[in-house]
Amino acid sequence: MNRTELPVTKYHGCGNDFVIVHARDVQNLDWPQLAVALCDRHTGIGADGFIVVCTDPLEMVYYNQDGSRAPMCGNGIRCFSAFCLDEGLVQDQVFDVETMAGTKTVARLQDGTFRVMMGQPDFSRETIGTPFQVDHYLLNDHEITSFFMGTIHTVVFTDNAMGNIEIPGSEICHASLFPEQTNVNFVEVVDSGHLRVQTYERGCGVTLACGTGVCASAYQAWREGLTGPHVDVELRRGSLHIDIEDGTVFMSGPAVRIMKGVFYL
Ligand SMILES: N[C@@H](CCC[C@H](N)C(=O)O)C(=O)O
Repeated sequence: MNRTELPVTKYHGCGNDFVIVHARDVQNLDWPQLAVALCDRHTGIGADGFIVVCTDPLEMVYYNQDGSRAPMCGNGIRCFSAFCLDEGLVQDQVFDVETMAGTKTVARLQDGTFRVMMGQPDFSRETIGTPFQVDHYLLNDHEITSFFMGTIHTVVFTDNAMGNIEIPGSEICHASLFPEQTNVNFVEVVDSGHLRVQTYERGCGVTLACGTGVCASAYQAWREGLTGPHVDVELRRGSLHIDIEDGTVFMSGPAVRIMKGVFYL
């Protein structure tokens, strides 16, 4: 049997892993279906998400492991940017990337890490699809605040962010309050410049890191006066740095290429 060879590359950002392909190589394929096949950890390559790289204009199209589309991915956009530089799609060290959550400006720093302008949060209930603004709302014994930070996020402060978050994360993610579901971030304040975060992701479950989730967590901690505008955020595999400047969130962190090869369709 002749099977088609699809060129694929895999990257990770703090353990949040992605399969990345050129749009030209998947033009006639069903992208959500492909996401499910490639991200399967037993019968595929295995990843939290699938990224299609479109050019002219440069655009990141993002799918979760379950094939659902998401407007943005923080770790994904750093990996997307590394891919574009590695593949020679961009030459500049600063460039714009289109996403469903708007244009993001990315800069490759001297040490090879990436700094991304992630934009400003949006607290309106219309944007996250809830019947009312979710600000310090009590749900299943958790005090939650939800808003849009590139995608839909809920922040829950806790004494132990690194505990088992599978059940509470899943319950909040799938609560009827959120018709489009929500990513759920469990956030521990270590000191005014240091957080610990673990995230239950919509369309994927618990991941080792979530970039937009880290941005949401740092913003909410700063909004509540628990931290300053510059924080290091410790994750299960690595850390990200967040700066809040005039209400705009900037995320800095690594992107690592893991493999390049072909996937048999
Ligand atoms: N891992 C991501 C977020 C991916 C999208 C999310 N699961 C959603 O459906 O909104 C990140 O690093 O931001």
